[in-house]
Amino acid sequence: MPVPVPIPNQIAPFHESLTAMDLFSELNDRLLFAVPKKGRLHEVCLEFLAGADIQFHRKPRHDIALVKNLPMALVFLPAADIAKYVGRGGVDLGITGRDIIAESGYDATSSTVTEGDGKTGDIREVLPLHFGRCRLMVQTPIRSGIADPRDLIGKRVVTSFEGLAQTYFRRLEAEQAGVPLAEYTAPLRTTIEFVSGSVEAACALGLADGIVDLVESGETMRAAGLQAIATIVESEAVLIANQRSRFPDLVAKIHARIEGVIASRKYVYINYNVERGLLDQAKVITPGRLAPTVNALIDSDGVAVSAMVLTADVAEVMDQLKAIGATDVMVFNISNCRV
Ligand SMILES: Nc1ncnc2c1ncn2[C@@H]1O[C@H](COP(=O)(O)OP(=O)(O)OP(=O)(O)O)[C@@H](O)[C@H]1O
Ligand SMILES: O=P(O)(O)OC[C@H]1O[C@H](OP(=O)(O)OP(=O)(O)O)[C@H](O)[C@@H]1O
Repeated sequence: MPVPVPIPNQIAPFHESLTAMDLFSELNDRLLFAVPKKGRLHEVCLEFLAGADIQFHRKPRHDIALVKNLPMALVFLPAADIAKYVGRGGVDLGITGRDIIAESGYDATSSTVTEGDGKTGDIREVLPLHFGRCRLMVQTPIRSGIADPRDLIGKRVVTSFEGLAQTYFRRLEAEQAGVPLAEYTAPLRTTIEFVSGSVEAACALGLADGIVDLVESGETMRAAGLQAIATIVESEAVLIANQRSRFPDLVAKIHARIEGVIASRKYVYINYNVERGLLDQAKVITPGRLAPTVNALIDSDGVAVSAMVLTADVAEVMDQLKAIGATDVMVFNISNCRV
């Protein structure tokens, strides 16, 4: 069981002039939170940190930043390495893609904690973050006519996700041989080759018969004359924690704050005036999360109504309110909330 470490109310004064040695000793008593240092997930992660009031100053070329208002430090790492760092316990919390967690060999949905450097449950998925959505897919050139991943068995596949591609084709090969996967020991017949980026170029450049790579809009795939023929992982960015973190209270605090940021991005706050006789219709259009707030308007038969509305639905909701005769319809962003 991890020993709970109380969260101090007062953080030691923050010194921007810490030497590298001081910095390492400062880290001993702090939760470490890994954030992608660049790439697709970086910018939104910074928005989440700001929304959760995690204040830090990152000096140029420094990958570690002490947090000013909480006993934690941010470590800026390549997204592809974050699951490994959180899984091995040096880092308590991290944000990365589910694809990366799976490629690193972890099952973040399992609650089993293994001993030592085990890979089953060292990482716990704390919270899906609803961004960085994409799919890891098997793709082939449209002109090749290969539309079934089994037709790639024995051929060349290029990918940045070597582990997942090997596991996927091993399963296909075991199925084809009619042997249960657990008993299948034959060497892999499909050649899986690693490249670090621009994977879609591999077929056109004669390196591969098919690829395994991420697809979001599909534009990169189509531009390369490829088609998707199977999905290996459905991915999105997630908050992960090491199950043995020494700072369970602080993990819970950051979890709650980031949950608040997600809710604040998911909802907007709407406010409008409507005649009292139309209130029942208005309540159907803006039921709120629990119920709308209704206030009387002084010297008027009208009421002011406010409610949380799904950001994705707000334009439609405004149209409907206008159609029943609501006036002064205003929409406000929610900077943070706890729901
Ligand atoms: N097109 C995409 N749409 C949505 N999420 C994506 C997309 N591409 C990648 N991701 C997510 O972001 C993670 C990091 O990918 P990205 O390629 O940005 O990282 P990187 O290799 O660190 O950056 P870079 O490509 O700039 O070197 C992926 O593992 C995946 O979870
Ligand atoms: O379906 P789409 O919306 O086109 O997105 C998919 C592309 O995005 C990622 O690459 P990225 O742009 O990060 O560059 P990379 O090839 O260097 O990894 C991914 O590897 C695909 O190539």
